Amino acid sequence: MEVCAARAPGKIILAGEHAVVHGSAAVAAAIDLYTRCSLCLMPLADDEAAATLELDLKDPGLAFSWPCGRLREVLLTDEAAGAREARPCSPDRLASIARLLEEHEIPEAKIWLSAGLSAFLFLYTSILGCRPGKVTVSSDLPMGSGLGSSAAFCVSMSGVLLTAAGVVTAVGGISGEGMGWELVGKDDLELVNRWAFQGEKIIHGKPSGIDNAVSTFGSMIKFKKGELTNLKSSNPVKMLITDTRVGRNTKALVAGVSERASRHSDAMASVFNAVNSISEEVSSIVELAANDEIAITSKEEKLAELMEMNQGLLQCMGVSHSSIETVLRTTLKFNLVSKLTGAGGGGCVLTLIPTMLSNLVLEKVIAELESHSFRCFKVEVGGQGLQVCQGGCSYFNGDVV
Ligand SMILES: Nc1ncnc2c1ncn2[C@@H]1O[C@H](COP(=O)(O)OP(=O)(O)O)[C@@H](O)[C@H]1O
Ligand SMILES: C[C@@](O)(CCOP(=O)(O)O)CC(=O)O
Ligand SMILES: [Mg+2]
Repeated sequence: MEVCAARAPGKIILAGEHAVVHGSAAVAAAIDLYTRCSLCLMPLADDEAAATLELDLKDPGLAFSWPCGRLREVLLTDEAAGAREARPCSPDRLASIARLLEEHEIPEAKIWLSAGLSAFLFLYTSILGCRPGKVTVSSDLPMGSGLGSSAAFCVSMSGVLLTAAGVVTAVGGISGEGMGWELVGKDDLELVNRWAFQGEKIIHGKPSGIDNAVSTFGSMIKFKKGELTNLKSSNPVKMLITDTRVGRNTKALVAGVSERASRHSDAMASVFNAVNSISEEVSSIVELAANDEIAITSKEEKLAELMEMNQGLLQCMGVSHSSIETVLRTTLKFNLVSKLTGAGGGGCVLTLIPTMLSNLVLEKVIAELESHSFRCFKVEVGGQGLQVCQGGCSYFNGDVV
């Protein structure tokens, strides 16, 4: 029995969501909330008929199992066609995967999981073929809330599968972490990112690629048309995240913005252009601050103003929501600026926390937000991306410990 694991972080988008799908720049950063995937690869069984692929999703509390023979029969594939090159999922293959999912009873209330399950079956069978194994997934991230759970799912899944395939290797431990998590080299990260993007396409329809990129590479990045720039920041910005707990689906919101863009192409092109300028300004402020060329309070004032402008433009795109407006009004009472993060339509909101804000006031803000049944997270911004645990990781009851 061969065990390996991977973990990948969620993200916040400081500026540029949605517009980034249409070619504008955006700025995003990894956060210290992770999705973990472990894989226990079973030896090729003597009893062929008994061989299964199992998936245990801890967060929705659902487990799935497919006989390997059935996978081979429906997907018309056995061996993986080569993990070293990421391939898109063809419409025929997606239709075959949908047939495999129909054979499972997914509760109606959790039907939104189908997209994640399709991405899983595509990534597993493309990278490892129809080999028997057990994959377990657990996450700190709320699902469908704008913190990039879909990308963290695809990155950690691609990471663990490519590690098991022997294509990705760990390069060394992380100091101060006793869990056996190791970093991955740049070329291997590039490959994981390309596979994860193919998974995100199944979940999002038309992703920009920013979420999988920041989850893979970590840190704070500027992203434009697939090009990634690492932003060096000596004083990471402090953000409070509020989850409105209003569920929504990124694929539908992205499609809604595209439809508005096709109805009002000139007006929306100007909106996307304005967002591009905001993201460019946000990224240069972050970098100037890293070189100490700007006082911290001036940096925070500028960022706050740009966040406020970006929120206004997201309203123009039609992706705000009454719950988001409640967070904006609540934090404004404390002179704090907020904007939605991710696809909007509910989900999470970012509030910039100035360095000078006392803990007492911050606790009051949180208490007032939580009185609306929202949930607040204090997160570290700009940390590591994908990490893997290759052999030597302890495996207990489906969890890597
Ligand atoms: N831990 C997980 N277990 C199972 N599916 C997941 C997990 N994390 C994400 N997903 C998949 O990703 C979808 C949410 O993606 P999305 O709508 O893009 O929201 P976000 O990426 O902001 O969380 C879920 O509906 C599910 O299909
Ligand atoms: C709206 C978008 O810019 C970000 C979506 O992020 P999330 O899935 O809501 O975490 C879409 C994308 O860039 O692919
Ligand atoms: Mg997503």
